[in-house]
Amino acid sequence: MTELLTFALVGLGMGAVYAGLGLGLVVTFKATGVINFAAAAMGAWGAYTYAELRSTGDLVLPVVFVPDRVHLTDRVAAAPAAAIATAAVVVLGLAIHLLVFRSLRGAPALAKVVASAGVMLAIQSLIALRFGVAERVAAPVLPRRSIAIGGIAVPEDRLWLAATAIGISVVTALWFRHSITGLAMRAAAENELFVALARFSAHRLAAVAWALSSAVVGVISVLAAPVVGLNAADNTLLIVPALACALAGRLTAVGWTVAAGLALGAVNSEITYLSGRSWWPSWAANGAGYALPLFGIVAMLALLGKSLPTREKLDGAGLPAVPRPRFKPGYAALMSAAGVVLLLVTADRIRFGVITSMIFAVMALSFVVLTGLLGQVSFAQAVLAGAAGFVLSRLAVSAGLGFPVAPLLAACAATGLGVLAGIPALRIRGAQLAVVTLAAAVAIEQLVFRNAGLVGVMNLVPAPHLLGLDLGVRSGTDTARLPFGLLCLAVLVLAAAGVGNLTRSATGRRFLAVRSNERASAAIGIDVARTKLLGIAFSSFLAGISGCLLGYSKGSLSAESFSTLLGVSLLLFAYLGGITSVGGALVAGTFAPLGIAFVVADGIVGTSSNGYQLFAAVALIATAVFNPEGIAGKTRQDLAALRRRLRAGPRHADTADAAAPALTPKSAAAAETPPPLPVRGESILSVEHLTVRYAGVTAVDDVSLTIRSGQIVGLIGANGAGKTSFIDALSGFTPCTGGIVLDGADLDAQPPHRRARSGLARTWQTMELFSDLTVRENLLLAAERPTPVSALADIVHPARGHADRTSDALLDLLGLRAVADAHPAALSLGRRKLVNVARALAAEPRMLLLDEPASGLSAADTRALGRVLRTLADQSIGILLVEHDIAWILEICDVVHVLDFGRVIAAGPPADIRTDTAVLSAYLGARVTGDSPPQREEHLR
Ligand SMILES: Nc1ncnc2c1ncn2[C@@H]1O[C@H](COP(=O)(O)OP(=O)(O)OP(=O)(O)O)[C@@H](O)[C@H]1O
Repeated sequence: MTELLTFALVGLGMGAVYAGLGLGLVVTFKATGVINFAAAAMGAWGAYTYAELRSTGDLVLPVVFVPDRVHLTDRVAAAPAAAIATAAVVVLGLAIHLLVFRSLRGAPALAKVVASAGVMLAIQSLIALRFGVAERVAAPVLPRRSIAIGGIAVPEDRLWLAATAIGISVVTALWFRHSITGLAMRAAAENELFVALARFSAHRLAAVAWALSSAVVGVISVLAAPVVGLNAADNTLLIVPALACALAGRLTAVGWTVAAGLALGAVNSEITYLSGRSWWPSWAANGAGYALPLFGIVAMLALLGKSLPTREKLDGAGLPAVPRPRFKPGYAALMSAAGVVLLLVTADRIRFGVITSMIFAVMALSFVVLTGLLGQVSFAQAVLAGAAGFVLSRLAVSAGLGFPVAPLLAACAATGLGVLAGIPALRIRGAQLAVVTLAAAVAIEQLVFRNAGLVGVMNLVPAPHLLGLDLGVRSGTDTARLPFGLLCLAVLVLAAAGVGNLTRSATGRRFLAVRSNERASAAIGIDVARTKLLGIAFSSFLAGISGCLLGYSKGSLSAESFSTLLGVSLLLFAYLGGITSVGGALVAGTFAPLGIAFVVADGIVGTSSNGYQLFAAVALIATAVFNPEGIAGKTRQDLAALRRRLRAGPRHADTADAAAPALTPKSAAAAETPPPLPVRGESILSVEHLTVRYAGVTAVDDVSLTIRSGQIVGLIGANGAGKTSFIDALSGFTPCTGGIVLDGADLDAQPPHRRARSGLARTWQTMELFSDLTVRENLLLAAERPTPVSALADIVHPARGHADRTSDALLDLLGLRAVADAHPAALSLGRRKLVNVARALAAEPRMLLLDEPASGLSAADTRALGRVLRTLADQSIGILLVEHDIAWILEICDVVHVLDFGRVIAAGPPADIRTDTAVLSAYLGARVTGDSPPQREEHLR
């Protein structure tokens, strides 16, 4: 018991570090919305600066070429050294704000995550360059005597550290709550405009937040340097437990963050103690402490996360557009031939660089699928590659399996692992997903890859042989044999062709739809969870394949082959190259660690891997700030601009809207030609006692109605009456009580995508079109019904079919043919409304729920839309129409329901509604219009 208590108290030292770093994260996030992945690296810079001041009296500067250190005095005492080191961290934090995040204020989440991870790698490389890679010890700052507490001897510095963390948290919490700047900072994170109106400069507030968080991080890192030790990579990865603590405080609560930090430190220390016991499982002897933050983070985020984002949280990943050019066999043959020539004309180190680039290009393709197409951020792809590598070694050495069975099985194992790990991550999005995958990478690296009991010490990967042919990478003095190079090239060509096909296919469109808007995807019948898992499976397979090739290229594997920081840098390189395109993956491979660009740079200027990583990290930050489409994207844009100039005939999608005819009576009339014989009058949708409650508000109150085939049913009511909530409840986007039956089937327990597939289609008041896809593709998505088999076939050959015909017919019906290839953003509001309707129709629904489809349409277009809706209803579907244009509703609907504060106050044919006194007084009551009853009746005509 005494020992348990001793270890818990000793653990408070590390706990204070987690708490202090977590606090720094909270302060930056609260004020700027940035998750600062570089916080621990910044702290490490402070700790190294302190150690150097104490040992040599030199102040090391974070610059590379100019004088890199200033000699202050021969011996700097503890207090001034700690103060100077903390100030250095503050300066670093301000520089990061000014140079990076100030420009990224309005940028999408992914750009901020990537930039923040780039800063983390840049500082880590800078530390290695400036201070060396050897582990160091820092001279003590705090007293290190042991003091006795209730008979337990505890090092005094641990208690001081815990007290410092608690003290800082109290001051910070008070400052946020009571100071004007603190209040303004919290407000700025939510709405910069209001804060600007209150005459606060958002920039200055952000700068204060960065200075404050850097000071917190600096103080705790410097004070704890002798306890933590100095190792650039390990110190940088302290960000993971710090993130776990910050998430325990939901990135905003100072007190919870510090409490979680101290608790985590104590528990980790207990684990260290207990893992020495005989009963502790040997496989968990190392790294169990690293798994703890991961479990905490995943559990917390999965519990708090939602399977679909809410109405208010609709920001997409903000990724650049995905180019989806036609497959050009000539271009593919040329690129493959260039690869062969490159392998033929190079040898040894240079050829090995080319081969490494090819392997990392396959890895970058896995990012193109996962992040570029699907919008999911992951720092754990290197871990999947590693898993495949280690499995390959086992399969080849222990099971004696050969090529290509062993690598294919190993890649399948990585796929299984990726999908398994992806399941809890389904409810986690954006920057939080980056946090989880980083934590997972650290946990798996420590718990599995560094665990000799699990993966062995020497993981040999024997050379691949096929039909008696040696495809191995080396033989004798030849360290980069041509056959292995050709093997890697063949794999890269197949992978690139597969990913290229995917981008053009129905499956690729689904990925893009999920990336663009998960709610709208579910509303057209896309199973968002399954689509994400499919994308995770594809990308994990590619990561696994690249891991196997890496294994073959190295001959034996260790944990260092697939470190977490390598995983981070691979995502950054993929982003740098261009994360949304196959071309980007090739560029990423070219610049990847130990790839051809590195080998060439090394040959010319003799760069170190840390110097190269620093250079790459800086290039990446510049990419995130200035050119989010990456090198490939920028090159593509420049080439396209050049081609346009040469042809001298600029044609932009945004001109399409102006050129397009409006929804003319003619096009609507065309749709009126012979409707198929309807089965009229049977009930399609039956709603019983439907009630929707939000916290404190009953938005829909005990509503029952029936909609029959051939009927257009109107739903009207003042703003906030509950109309959208009613549609949200019917389509499964908001929880409700009551019964919903569609075509005799109970929908109550069905998720949104199943309701859509059962024949319930909806439009959105806010439209929620897929901005990354063209108008035609928006429609195609809703019309397509892919299966797992067709998803696999899409990799080989993207098919066309029934969906194209349905979409074309709808484009004609709604007069959208001229804008079919434009993106929604290039269209007028009215036309986007029509696309919204067309997309709902593309699913060939039995029941159509339309939320304000006519707002933004001209009077003529509104009338024409009415005729289209009548035609559709006549084809035996049911339509529920929510609109504020009452005259129009009364003109085209068969039955109208009127909502007031969530309750139906009148229902019946338009003629009855026009004269209903309850409607007249509640809907157009004197309190609103001041009209006399006859005048109010006039409003309804
Ligand atoms: N997610 C939510 N959380 C809490 N209250 C909500 C939420 N969504 C809607 N409400 C409230 O429920 C009520 C009904 O809102 P709803 O948007 O359904 O009305 P509406 O009739 O569609 O309004 P409008 O015509 O302006 O679109 C309003 O009081 C609204 O503030």
